[in-house]
Amino acid sequence: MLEAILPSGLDALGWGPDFEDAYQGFRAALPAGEREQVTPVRVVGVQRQTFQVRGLHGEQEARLAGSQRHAGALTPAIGDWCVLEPVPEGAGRLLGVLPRRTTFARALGAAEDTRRAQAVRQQVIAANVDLVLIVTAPDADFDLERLERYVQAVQHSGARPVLVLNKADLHADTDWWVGGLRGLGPDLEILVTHAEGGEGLEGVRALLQEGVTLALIGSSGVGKSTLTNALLGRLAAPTGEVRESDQQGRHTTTSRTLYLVPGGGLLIDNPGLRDITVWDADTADFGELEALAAQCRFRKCTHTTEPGCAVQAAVQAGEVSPARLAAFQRGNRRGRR
Ligand SMILES: Nc1nc2c(ncn2[C@@H]2O[C@H](COP(=O)(O)OP(=O)(O)OP(=O)(O)O)[C@@H](O)[C@H]2O)c(=O)[nH]1
Ligand SMILES: [Zn+2]
Repeated sequence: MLEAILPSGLDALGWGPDFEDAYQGFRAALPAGEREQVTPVRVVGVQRQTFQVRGLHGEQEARLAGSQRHAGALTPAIGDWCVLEPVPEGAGRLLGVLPRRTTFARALGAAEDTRRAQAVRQQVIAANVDLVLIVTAPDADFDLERLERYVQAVQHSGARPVLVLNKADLHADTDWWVGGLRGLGPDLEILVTHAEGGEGLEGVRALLQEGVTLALIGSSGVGKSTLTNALLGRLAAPTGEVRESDQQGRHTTTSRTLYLVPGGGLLIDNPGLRDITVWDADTADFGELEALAAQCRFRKCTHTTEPGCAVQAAVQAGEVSPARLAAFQRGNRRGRR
């Protein structure tokens, strides 16, 4: 029997009709015995070999099923929805990752040219983030160019960016800074907060409806931890820290955790997401444009005025938006640096 009604317990974790459809499709393809066992879970913590997952039956540990350990299988990231096969008195088995709504990824290894870009391996930092607070402060951190890159990167991920001017208490009048932020886009929501004093947080809470997943980005010292702690109602730094090696093999301490926010919504607090310098959305996911570029007449086509340019043809045909092409070209220029 399929459950016709979405269980509200999953809705609070960010479940929705898109995941339900994908899940039912996945389930239908399983052997009958397994089909009755599986349940959807969300990844709330990632360690080296194990995942902390949460579903209708609370939180538990899980591992990738053997069938998922081949190259090409998706590796679950924080925020992912997975199909779990429970194991009595042990870590559950993750049978698959449901298609992502949004993706924050960083490329592992630089692309030498666009042709090879398809081969660039990606590391997904967070999945299914709905809303990203881009936090800045009216002090030396304030840099509209950098904020614009954040906005573009967030939009590229599929999530909605919201600008937050924190430390509003530093100036009697913040109009000048808010005016600057307004220039970043007419549709961008702007919130003004004084996180340390607990002021302006109701604007953030209003965005955090049931099931909405939030993340915060912005440079060091703007007040992301203070905001996070205020939202989560805690004083200390995040728990659930794990030691792991970074790309250079050094040991680093990171915590990757998805929290339920009291009052509604979810919050991903992930050091990898916080720091834009380690991820570059422009190289993350231009699969369809890279495939087109491979069909251009000239190998070094810049997709501007060359004859036989498959990318421009797709733009003319309305299949690719000029904004997306512009983002693709920014990424290419950076890649060729
Ligand atoms: N004046 C003022 N200071 C604040 C406010 N919010 C945070 N701070 C202070 O700013 C400093 C940095 O705050 P954090 O919350 O650690 O900043 P962060 O963005 O998390 O920094 P990283 O952890 O390095 O990424 C701390 O000393 C906070 O007490 C605010 O609204 N007003
Ligand atoms: Zn071209």
